[in-house]
Formats: sequence, structure tokens, C-alpha cells
Amino acid sequence: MSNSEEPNVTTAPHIVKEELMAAGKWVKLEKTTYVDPAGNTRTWETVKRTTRQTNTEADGVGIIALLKRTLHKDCVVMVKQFRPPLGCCTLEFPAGLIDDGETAEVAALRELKEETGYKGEVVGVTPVTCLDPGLSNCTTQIVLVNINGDEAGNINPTQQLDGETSKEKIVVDSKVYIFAMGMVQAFFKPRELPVLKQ
Ligand SMILES: Nc1nc(=O)[nH]c2c1ncn2[C@H]1C[C@H](O)[C@@H](COP(=O)(O)OP(=O)(O)O)O1
Repeated sequence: MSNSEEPNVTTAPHIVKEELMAAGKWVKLEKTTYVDPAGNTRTWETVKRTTRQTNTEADGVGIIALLKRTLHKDCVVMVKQFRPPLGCCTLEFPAGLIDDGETAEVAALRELKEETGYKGEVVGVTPVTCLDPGLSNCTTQIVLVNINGDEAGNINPTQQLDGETSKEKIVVDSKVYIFAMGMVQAFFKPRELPVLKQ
């Protein structure tokens, strides 16, 4: 009890119900009824993928692949592709959905081969991370991969991405942008935190 004798009602925020509003083959829209941190019952419009596998919390994988070659600087492999939701090309890390029965590691090596032609070796994997939590429950695991660029199969890799990409507008994926900012920071100001100026 507080001094004013009012009961101190604290409610942990939680989901009350999820109602289907519309569904397609790949995604669905739900009305999520929830109790917010102040104890108020509210609704939210939530997008979900229909493809999430039962044995994983992640919808897909993103792949940070380092191409390592003798007498070359290491390169980070990226993919330029036309993305229908944006109507233009994007610059992204290779990525894709996790198929039935796959681990994040297996999905990452398969998607890397499909999208870039490179055969890699997994060196690390993150926990499940969210992608756009104000819109969707979509999640990804980032898989770190090394590519031995001196290996015969990795010298002239062949992509299996559809069609031509345009040379016009390109939107950079936020994960790529933040990664690049981190690299610049680490290279040019390794002792300085970007927000907490010393
Ligand atoms: N939201 C989507 N709408 C579609 O019409 N089709 C979609 C959506 N998401 C995925 N896909 C299709 C397109 C591909 O044929 C397959 C596999 O995609 P994947 O390569 O695993 O993932 P991305 O490279 O990130 O598209 O799913």
C-alpha cells in the first residue's frame, strides 16, 4: 500500500489476443490486443510471416561474409538486388528465410551459395534479433562466415539471383549502414565512443 491507501496495481505488459485481419501466401496482418505498461488495454496492427518454422524463433538469417584471399585486403560480401516492396534495388548482406529442418548455420551457407556463389565456413552466430519491431515480429540470426577466396570453387563464383539489377536509385539496408559506421569508427576513432564524447 502507498501512503494514500490506494492499491498499487502494477501490470506487466502482455498480449491479450491476436486476430487475423488479412492473410497472403507469405505474410499476414493481425490485430494484436495487449495491455500496455500503464495497464491500459490497446490494439496494434502487426505483420507476421507465414513461413516461420516450428523449431526456430528466427524467420531468417543475415550473413556477414568475409572474403579472404592471399595478397588482397579482406572484403565484406554484399548483394545488390531489386526489392519489390521498395520498387528499387537495395544493398544488403546476403540473407534469406530458414527452411524446414534447417539450423541458422545451414540456412546461411545455403543462402550465401545461392545469392553470391561463394562457399563459406561458419565462424559465429548471434542470438535471435528483431528487424522492425514496431511493424512486425520478424526476426533474424546474423551468421558470421569466412570465405576462402583462394579455393578453386570460390575464384569465379556464380550468383543464382533473378534478373538484371538497375543502376538507378539504391537504398542501403540499415544493418549494412550501421555496420559501415562501426567499421569507420573502429578504423578512424577506435578510442572514441560515437555518442559519449571523451
Ligand atoms: N513478402 C514476400 N512476398 C512474396 O511475394 N514473396 C516472398 C516474400 N518473402 C519471401 N518471398 C519469397 C521470394 C523467394 O522466392 C522466397 C525465398 O526468399 P529468400 O531468398 O529466402 O529471402 P530473401 O532473399 O530475403 O527474399 O520467398
